[in-house]
Amino acid sequence: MTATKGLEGIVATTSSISSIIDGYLTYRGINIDELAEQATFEEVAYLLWFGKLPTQSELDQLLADLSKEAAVPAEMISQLRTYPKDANSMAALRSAVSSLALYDAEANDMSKEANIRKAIRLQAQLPTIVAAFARIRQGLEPVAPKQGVSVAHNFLYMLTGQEPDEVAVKALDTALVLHADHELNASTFAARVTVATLSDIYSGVTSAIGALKGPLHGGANEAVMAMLEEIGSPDQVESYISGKLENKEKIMGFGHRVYKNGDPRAKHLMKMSRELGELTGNLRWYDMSIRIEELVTGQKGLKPNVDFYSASVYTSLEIPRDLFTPIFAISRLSGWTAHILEQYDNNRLIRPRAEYTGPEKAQYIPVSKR
Ligand SMILES: CC(=O)SCCNC(=O)CCNC(=O)[C@H](O)C(C)(C)COP(=O)(O)OP(=O)(O)OC[C@H]1O[C@@H](n2cnc3c(N)ncnc32)[C@H](O)[C@@H]1OP(=O)(O)O
Ligand SMILES: O=C([O-])CC(=O)C(=O)O
Repeated sequence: MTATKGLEGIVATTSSISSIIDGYLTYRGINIDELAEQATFEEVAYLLWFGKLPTQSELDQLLADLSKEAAVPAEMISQLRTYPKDANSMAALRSAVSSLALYDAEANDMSKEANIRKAIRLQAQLPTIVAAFARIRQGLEPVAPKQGVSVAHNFLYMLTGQEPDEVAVKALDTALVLHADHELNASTFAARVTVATLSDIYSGVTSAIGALKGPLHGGANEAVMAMLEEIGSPDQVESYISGKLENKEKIMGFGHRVYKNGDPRAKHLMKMSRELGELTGNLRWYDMSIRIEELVTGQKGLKPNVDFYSASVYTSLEIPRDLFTPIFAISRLSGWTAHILEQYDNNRLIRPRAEYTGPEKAQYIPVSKR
């Protein structure tokens, strides 16, 4: 038995949800470029869950269900008030989602119908939790979800307490479309491993949030913004990046296990970063990002991934840095739950082997003789 480090190149499951073939990403066979330009996040969530685009009435029903389910139990808000104000927002989200199961009467109902209802409920409630925690830690009261608006609209509304402008809603909606699913990435795999024991959907999503939090995965978007802030201005980019590369340090937001010729999502986020920068009259983050890309691609051949330009997009939308990864989770919840449903439909315990590298034939020595 020989291990493959990081399971690179290992095909661990079949899936009909999303594909990455020759650098092209599709959700249920539809190219991400088409979806980014034309679809709403709710259409994409429906597509991931049900395998087809919704009709107008199916979409209306989903929007109504998401509105109906968006409020979280009062116990959840009380619990969020007890979290330390400086808690990491992904740690807070991970704890909150785990706790949500305690207040869901269907939490342990493993029927397909109940699991679909829970996927929709979680999709509706995640933005409410992220926004409520963001406000509570600032000493503000949570804002109740608004009925009849999109996930992107509702999130910005609950975060600020004000009606968001249309440009911001559209930009966030497109970002949610771009992050919704990505084949067998680490957090989705974690979710599938968890539910393959026939554990419940909340356990799967809690595992996934934990995996997404790390800076080699979803946490990279916050690390990118931290880097941009540390660099400070476009004229400092060259010395900073050259220094990092000489020291063999990683540049966050670059590289990818599967894409070697570039992440097809990055160009959409780059365009959004420029447009939002122009609109807000602040192109500093975009200009710095472009210069970083020139240097990292020029010197290392590495291309930006989905996390790189999302950092400047979210900053232009005035979203605090430590909500970037929770926003990724809000979007990816649709993909995680689609994969969880697919896993349940054709389940087998996921249990690979390890190549043993420890000592052979060691003997037990009683504690008195050690
Ligand atoms: C939504 C997402 O999860 S997208 C990914 C988000 N993560 C990041 O942006 C973090 C920075 N990027 C990375 O750490 C990696 O590129 C990963 C984790 C995304 C992919 O990792 P792997 O496929 O395991 O590649 P690995 O880390 O082995 O890198 C291969 C080589 O490229 C180098 N490399 C990879 N990414 C980078 C980077 N961002 N900056 C500098 N060098 C890099 C490595 O140092 C390594 O060099 P070596 O062969 O000389 O040792
Ligand atoms: O697929 C991966 O390894 C990481 C990624 O880009 C994602 O999850 O969107």
